Amino acid sequence: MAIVAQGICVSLGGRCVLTAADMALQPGEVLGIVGPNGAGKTTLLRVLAGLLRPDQGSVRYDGSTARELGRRALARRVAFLAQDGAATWSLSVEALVGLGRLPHRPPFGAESEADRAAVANAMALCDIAALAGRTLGTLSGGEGRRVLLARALAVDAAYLLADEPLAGLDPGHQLETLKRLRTVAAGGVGVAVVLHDLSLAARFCDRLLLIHRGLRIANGAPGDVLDDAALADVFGVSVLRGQRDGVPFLLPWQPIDARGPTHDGR
Ligand SMILES: Nc1ncnc2c1ncn2[C@@H]1O[C@H](COP(=O)(O)OP(=O)(O)OP(=O)(O)O)[C@@H](O)[C@H]1O
Repeated sequence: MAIVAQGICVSLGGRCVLTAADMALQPGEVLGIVGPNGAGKTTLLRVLAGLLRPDQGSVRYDGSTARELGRRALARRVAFLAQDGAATWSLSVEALVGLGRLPHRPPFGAESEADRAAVANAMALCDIAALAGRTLGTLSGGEGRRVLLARALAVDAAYLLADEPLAGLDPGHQLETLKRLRTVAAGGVGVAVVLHDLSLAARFCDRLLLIHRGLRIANGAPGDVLDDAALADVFGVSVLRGQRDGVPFLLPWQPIDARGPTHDGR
């Protein structure tokens, strides 16, 4: 059981943006996908979600290809939280979260008890019950992100692919969201999440996949992947490291450019 991608190559606009990428997402784990802007993280996630067909390579979902599964079965198995969810929809929050149940319902079929329970659970988990009657367009950016996460969770999929779910969230809601993803993984879901905050990625992910210029640079335990050399080479930063209650953390500190760290120490 896993999503397994092998030899994925993708060209966009005549440029190769992913080269021979291999990866696997196991049930019950939180896999962090990290890398600089433009590295190919979103492209990889879209391939895994079956939204973008790679030029080369294969993706298997618990052994089956997307074609063998069919679109509806794939949509039930893999939930996708996009980076840029539409914010102008005039549906109520509750109805919008209910869209996550569409792959479970026959065309024009009524909502089942299981649908209602999944929507209620997802709304409770994302702490948005109080927003149920509002529309997405009237919510703050951070509230909207929580609603779209709830829609993805309402799918009750075996795998959740989340592209920058922390974007626009304040620190409290960032931590809450990562704790939610850990709760979801503890229930057996395989969670792949694109993150820019390396400190949070190291703290909350079981494993990290580091991508740079469309290439997989490293894959393993956060402490092994985020070593000083990789952070300097890939992100061009030096970091401060510390520990709290035995848990290591890191803080990006200085950009490193050809001239070395800035001279005034800031
Ligand atoms: N439709 C497209 N046409 C041409 N190039 C594209 C297209 N979509 C993405 N790209 C390019 O592919 C590369 C990878 O993009 P991708 O969105 O996967 O990066 P990312 O790692 O998610 O970046 P970010 O952290 O900035 O969101 C980038 O150089 C981007 O400009």
